[in-house]
Amino acid sequence: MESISGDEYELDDEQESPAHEEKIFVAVRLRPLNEKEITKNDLSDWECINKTTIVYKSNQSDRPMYPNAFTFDRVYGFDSTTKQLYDDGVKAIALSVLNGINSSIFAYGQTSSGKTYTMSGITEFAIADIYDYINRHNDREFVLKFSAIEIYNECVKDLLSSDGTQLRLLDDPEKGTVVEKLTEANLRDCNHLKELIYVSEAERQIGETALNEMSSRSHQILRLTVESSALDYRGGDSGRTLSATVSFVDLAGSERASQTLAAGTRLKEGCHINRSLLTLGTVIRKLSKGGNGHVPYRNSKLTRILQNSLGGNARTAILCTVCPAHSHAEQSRNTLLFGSCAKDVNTNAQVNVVMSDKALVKQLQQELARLERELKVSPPSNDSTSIIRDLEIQLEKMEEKMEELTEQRDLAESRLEHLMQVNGIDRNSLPWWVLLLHKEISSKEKNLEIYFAKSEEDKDTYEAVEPPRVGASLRIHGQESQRSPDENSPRIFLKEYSVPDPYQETDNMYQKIRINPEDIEKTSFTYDKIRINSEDDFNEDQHIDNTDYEFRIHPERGFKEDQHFEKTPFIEDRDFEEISINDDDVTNEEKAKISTLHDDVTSDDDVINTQESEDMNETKLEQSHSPCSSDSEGVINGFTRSKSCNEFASSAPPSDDEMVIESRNSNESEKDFSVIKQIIPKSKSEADVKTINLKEDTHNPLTIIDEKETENSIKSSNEGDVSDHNSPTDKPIRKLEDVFNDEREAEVKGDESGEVNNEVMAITPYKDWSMVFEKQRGDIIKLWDECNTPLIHRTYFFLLFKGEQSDSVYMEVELRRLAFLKNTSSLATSERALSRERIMLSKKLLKKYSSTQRDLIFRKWGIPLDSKHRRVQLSRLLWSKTNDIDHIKESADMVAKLVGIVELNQTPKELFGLSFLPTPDHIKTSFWKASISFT
Ligand SMILES: Nc1ncnc2c1ncn2[C@@H]1O[C@H](COP(=O)(O)OP(=O)(O)OP(=O)(O)O)[C@@H](O)[C@H]1O
Repeated sequence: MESISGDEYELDDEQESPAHEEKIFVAVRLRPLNEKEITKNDLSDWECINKTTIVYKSNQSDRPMYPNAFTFDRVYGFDSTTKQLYDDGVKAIALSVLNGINSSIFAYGQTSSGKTYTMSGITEFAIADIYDYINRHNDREFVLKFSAIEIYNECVKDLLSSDGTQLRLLDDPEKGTVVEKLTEANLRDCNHLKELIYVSEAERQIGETALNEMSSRSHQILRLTVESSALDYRGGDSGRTLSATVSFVDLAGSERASQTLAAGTRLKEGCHINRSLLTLGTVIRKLSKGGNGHVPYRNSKLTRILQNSLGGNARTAILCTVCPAHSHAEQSRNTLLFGSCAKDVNTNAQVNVVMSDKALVKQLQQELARLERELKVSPPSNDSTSIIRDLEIQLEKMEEKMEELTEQRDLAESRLEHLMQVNGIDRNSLPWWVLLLHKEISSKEKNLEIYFAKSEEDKDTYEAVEPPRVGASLRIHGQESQRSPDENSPRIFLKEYSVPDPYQETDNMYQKIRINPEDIEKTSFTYDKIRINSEDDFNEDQHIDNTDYEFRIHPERGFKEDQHFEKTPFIEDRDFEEISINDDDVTNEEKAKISTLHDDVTSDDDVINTQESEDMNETKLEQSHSPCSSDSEGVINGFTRSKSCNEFASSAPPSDDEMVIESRNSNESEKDFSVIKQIIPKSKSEADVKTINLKEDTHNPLTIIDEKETENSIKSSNEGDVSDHNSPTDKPIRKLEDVFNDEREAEVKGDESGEVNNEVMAITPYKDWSMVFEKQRGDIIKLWDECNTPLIHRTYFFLLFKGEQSDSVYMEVELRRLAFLKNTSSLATSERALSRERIMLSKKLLKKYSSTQRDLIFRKWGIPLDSKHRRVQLSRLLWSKTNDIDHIKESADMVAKLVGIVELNQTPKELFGLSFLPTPDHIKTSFWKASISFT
């Protein structure tokens, strides 16, 4: 910017640099005493002691707080000339306009302090210099436009127009505030401008009376816009146009309204004058403090129009004119205080470059030519096209795979949910990390995320449940940090955790610790322990007993157990996929696969999936002291639980009994068991006979034990508890028992005769079965709602059991199961489980269908299409509490569609991991087995 302060004002590259921050240039000028003042001996109190400081000479006993010395960029005494003032600093600023930089020169001071005197001189010099520059630079094109406005009583008037109409201010997104319909005169030459200035000055004086010695109360703004073509570094036309405006602002007298001693119209004038000036003062004061917060530019016309010149894209000079007379001392001081403030204001001037259309076209043509040249040098190869296509195909496949995996995960989560629900496990009392492990393993993510939410569920179902209460307390490297302890929140402690710099992240949904696997690898992370105490074990006073649960983190797989961690609860997808199947239905290859799979994850005796392994397990059971020991929990009606799952049931501390499936461990309780036998259809001659124990007063109503144990139980029940079984309350149980005992007899006979029993022979002698069926179905539906039975179960049940006589046993057991659940399960837990499942189903819907299909379904279900939470709304509609069979039918179809189970032949295969195509009977049995295993 400095380069333009001489006689030459050449454009250089440096000046085109981005916004240039600088302070407002402030100069003070003392006018000489006029005759009147001299006559009145109203002498000067001010003296310029050097080029930058002006001091007040008189005694200030009346105003001890006022400063008596003021420093500015420059100060000028009585004998100074306007030319001096112009040359010293104002010229450089004013002529910035030639370099495409906006500039503004203000005159501020009280009436008759010399504002107009100074500004007219400055304007003349500046215009003369501008023309001089233009005349010396014939190689550049210049266009000059001149405008003049007056702001009087907050009205804007065009001084170049004779009609005197008031002009409106408009907001232009690029230029800021502009004056509408303002006359812009094209200047012919310097003299033309002088003429215009004269005219505008004459206009301004119209209406002023000869008596009005106090000069004008209006603000005058003269503007000269210079558009110039910018040269390139070779001196040629660069195609750019520079456009900038220099404003010469002669403000109205700065005295206050009260001092005008006027009334009526004059007072109004005074108010307006001050409104503009007061706003100017406020704006300057705010800007001088850094401009933080609201700057009230829009409070007056003056500040709106001058917004750019005040702390904006302009270089600015303020010339403070001062009356030296003693009688004006206070006003003079106010002027100097205003100037002091203005000194601290920063502006951000920048070169305003406008690209002409012609230049733009030229530039684009050049760019096009360059690209064409490049293309000629290296044409795109066919290879790259085919690579892109391959990549796209790969991407598509990966997306499909991802979707598949996501669905698998959702399904597994849903089963876990189901498992917990039917076992009456409250999510809150369930160790939260079971869910975490499950998620971790099923998602196969390398990054470990430990959520400190109340439960994992909260995160995913945020639309349906309250945000989680974050109240976790965690300990890393032995340092504990407590965060808002909350009774209901899980307390989580990470101990002996040697991963370096695990970092915490917090957001309003949940807290988590993320562990970068790279960090784990770097430190040869080997099975560091993380011990977790469940909420119940937490005691604020004592320190934590952290011996309850442990699990480990494996650098590759995340969580993994090994022999040191036998107590580690460990749940994964496969735990729920496993299902006992007939040998005939499994190929050897498949068996080998399954066995490898299990070897990979658990120890040999953990999971018994095939018949051989089941046999092995039974051998073990025979050896155990109690047939009901925890080891025996792994086999449930041919369905197996992995060891981890069993341990999850058996290893919980006594205080956590509600979060595990209670094991039968007392002989006394066995006596209460009613025994139902179920025959699993087999194609081999050797039928696999299993028994189901019904126990009313445990959390686990249906527990499966081995055949040997069953016989004992049957014996025990027959011998010792006959009266119990005959009691009226036990009637349904008796009936079922009878049925099954009959079946057993029938089966034994069948075995003896070498026949294969492929059916569940549970035929109840109902006289009018269809009526009974309808009633039972109604009761079941009611109970489903009351127990918040998962939709998948309902759907399967509804679609599978349609009223055949052989369904009666299933109907009865379902009724009993639900009655039990109704009495024992926590409604809140079920509700959460349901809500989760609903969300899951709805997610599936959203994923599976095209948007048009979705819209059709939504419409059919009466869900507003534009609804933000339509997924949740949809899920609420499914299986809403109703006994209306038509509605249920529709819902069943809907749910079936949602989870992709329209084809029943395929569904159980998917759902239960069957590797064969089942017959309808298989489906029913499989479904039933799965239901019971969940129970
Ligand atoms: N530096 C100066 N040297 C000589 N005379 C001056 C000087 N400054 C101002 N004057 C004279 O003082 C009188 C008042 O000046 P001027 O009209 O410029 O004041 P003003 O601040 O513009 O007043 P108003 O606010 O009424 O417009 C004029 O007659 C002017 O010629």
